[in-house]
Amino acid sequence: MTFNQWLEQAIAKLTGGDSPKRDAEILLGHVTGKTRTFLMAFSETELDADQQSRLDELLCRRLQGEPIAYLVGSREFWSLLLKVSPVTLIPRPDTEKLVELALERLPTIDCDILDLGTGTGAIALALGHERPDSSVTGIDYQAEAVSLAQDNADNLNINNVHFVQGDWFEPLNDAYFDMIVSNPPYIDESDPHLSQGDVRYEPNSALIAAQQGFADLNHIIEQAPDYLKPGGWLLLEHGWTQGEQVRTLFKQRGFELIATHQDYGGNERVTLGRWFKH
Ligand SMILES: C[S@@+](CC[C@H](N)C(=O)[O-])C[C@H]1O[C@@H](n2cnc3c(N)ncnc32)[C@H](O)[C@@H]1O
Repeated sequence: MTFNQWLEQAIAKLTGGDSPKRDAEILLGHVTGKTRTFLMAFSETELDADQQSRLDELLCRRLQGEPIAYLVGSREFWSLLLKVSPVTLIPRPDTEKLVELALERLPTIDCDILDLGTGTGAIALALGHERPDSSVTGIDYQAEAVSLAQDNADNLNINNVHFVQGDWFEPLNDAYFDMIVSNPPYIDESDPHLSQGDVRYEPNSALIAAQQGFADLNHIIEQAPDYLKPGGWLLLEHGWTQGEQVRTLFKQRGFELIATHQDYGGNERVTLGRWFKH
């Protein structure tokens, strides 16, 4: 069977999903080790028996709903190729909005950044990569996520980011940051979306928060001022229906310049505020 023949039959089987062509090309590229351009230019290349059986197994798992990023073990975020694993969330394109907003607000001099619930290290690594003069700390509760994030930093040769295991701010001692960013768990446990699509394969520890999804957002908003330098920023990703309540929590805590920004799909996604008191 040629590359092209495999692609055609895989796309036909994957038509129920969101992106059949993209999924089939990613699987073919992963197993053959070839770029998308190569697959297109040499589409009459024959697959060997081993490649074909690996592809059929991966296609079968994809048809059962397993996320493509877990099947190939990686996902691109902010143009950085990150290793992913089922211990934490697969980085989402909408989280790049948080990175964009953060970069627009970071001081132009050396700065200290904290990423809470770092997972693969996606946000921390994107910021560290864009701002080599910064020092970025990423914290995650899951030891496996911390070692995954550290592997990503090592593979990408990003040396100004370090990762620590712990419960939100708990590992920090006398540490103050110019900016705190987080994409914490924010889904209510009864949300029907949890039984649909890729999230079925992602760990609850990365998705679900108590108090209708607000417990971790609230905890971070309450504690963040104790770790921010005067004028420091807090930026939080949240669910598209949570903007109003998150703004209220920022306001009640005493943040200023509070605003919510939309993601690339036009949904309220990131709320930010600045801390001036001390
Ligand atoms: C929604 S995922 C975000 C991962 C990554 N920052 C991203 O945007 O792709 C939330 C992360 O928070 C971590 N987490 C959950 N509870 C935590 C806690 N109490 N302290 C620190 N991290 C926690 C989870 O392990 C998970 O990696």
